[in-house]
Amino acid sequence: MASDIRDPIQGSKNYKHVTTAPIPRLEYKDPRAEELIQSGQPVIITDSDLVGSAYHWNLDYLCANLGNGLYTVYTSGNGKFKYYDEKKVPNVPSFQPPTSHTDMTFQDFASKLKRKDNSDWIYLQQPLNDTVGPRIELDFKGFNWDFAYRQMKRNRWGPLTSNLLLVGMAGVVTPAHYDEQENLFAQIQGYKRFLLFHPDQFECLYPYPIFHPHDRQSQVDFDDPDLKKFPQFSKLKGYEGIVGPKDVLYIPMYWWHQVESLEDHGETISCTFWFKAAPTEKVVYPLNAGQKVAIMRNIEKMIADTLKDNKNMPHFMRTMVQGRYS
Ligand SMILES: CCC[C@@H](CC(=O)O)C(=O)C(=O)O
Ligand SMILES: [Zn+2]
Repeated sequence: MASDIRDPIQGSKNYKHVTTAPIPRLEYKDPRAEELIQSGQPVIITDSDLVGSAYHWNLDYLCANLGNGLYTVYTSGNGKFKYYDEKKVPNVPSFQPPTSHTDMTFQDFASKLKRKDNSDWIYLQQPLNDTVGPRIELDFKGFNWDFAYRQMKRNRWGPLTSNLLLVGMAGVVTPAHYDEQENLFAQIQGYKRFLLFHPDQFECLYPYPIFHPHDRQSQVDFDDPDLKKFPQFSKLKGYEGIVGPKDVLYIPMYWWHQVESLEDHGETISCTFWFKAAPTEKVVYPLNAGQKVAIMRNIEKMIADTLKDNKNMPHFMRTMVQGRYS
């Protein structure tokens, strides 16, 4: 059988210290796919029609039909696009944003993308909104909303919050982080490698402090991990898979993920379906790893708000546990 780039045997970019198993890949019609979603496990659903009405999207089509709305385009000097929360920048006066961003028309973005003299890396990330042209609107309406809303209802997720359009230059990387929403990630063009880690890998991934602009992002540079500072990183275990056109990856809330657009397969086009968390009715013990992350976040937030000055956090947090819980 012709091998497919997405077959795990294709091997993958080896990150030293990171052990991965393949993310399960199941046919859209296979009932086990929705069972994995129900059990909060990542799965790549193949041959999905979730965004079947967008499988003809490419740069030229989007240029011709996205209208002249403005799109947020991030620029990075090293190909890495680590998210930062602008509202938290004042908390860390020494913070140097790793990327810049500007708003431009899709046409301007596409011509930048096509220019080979790009010294910078660029990545368009913009929620689909009502500025899109009529054909895109038609394509959007043609998404398989029954499938999306069936997952939302069956898993008691909260409401759909956004569909983010992602158009990345080959080779762009979104470094390891977790989100606080459920995500059905639909791949339209090109290939992306996902590394996924269960929320219980929190202690191997060392997120920034909660008041830091890089809240939810790992401090560890997977390309050059500082094992003195982050020793547990060497024990990191996770999953890996490559998504291509017609694949939909379910990224459960609180699961860490690092994503790269494969170098030699041109630009990538993706669309996310982000859903708010399911409301917690009754807490069931033992708590799962995601719930523990939520509790840690709430405690850290409360302490940071109470202490007011974040400079007091390190000493306070160390005092609280030093020699008492080791
Ligand atoms: C801004 C969102 C980026 C995306 C990863 C990627 O495709 O580069 C991601 O992290 C997610 O869908 O949760
Ligand atoms: Zn994410």
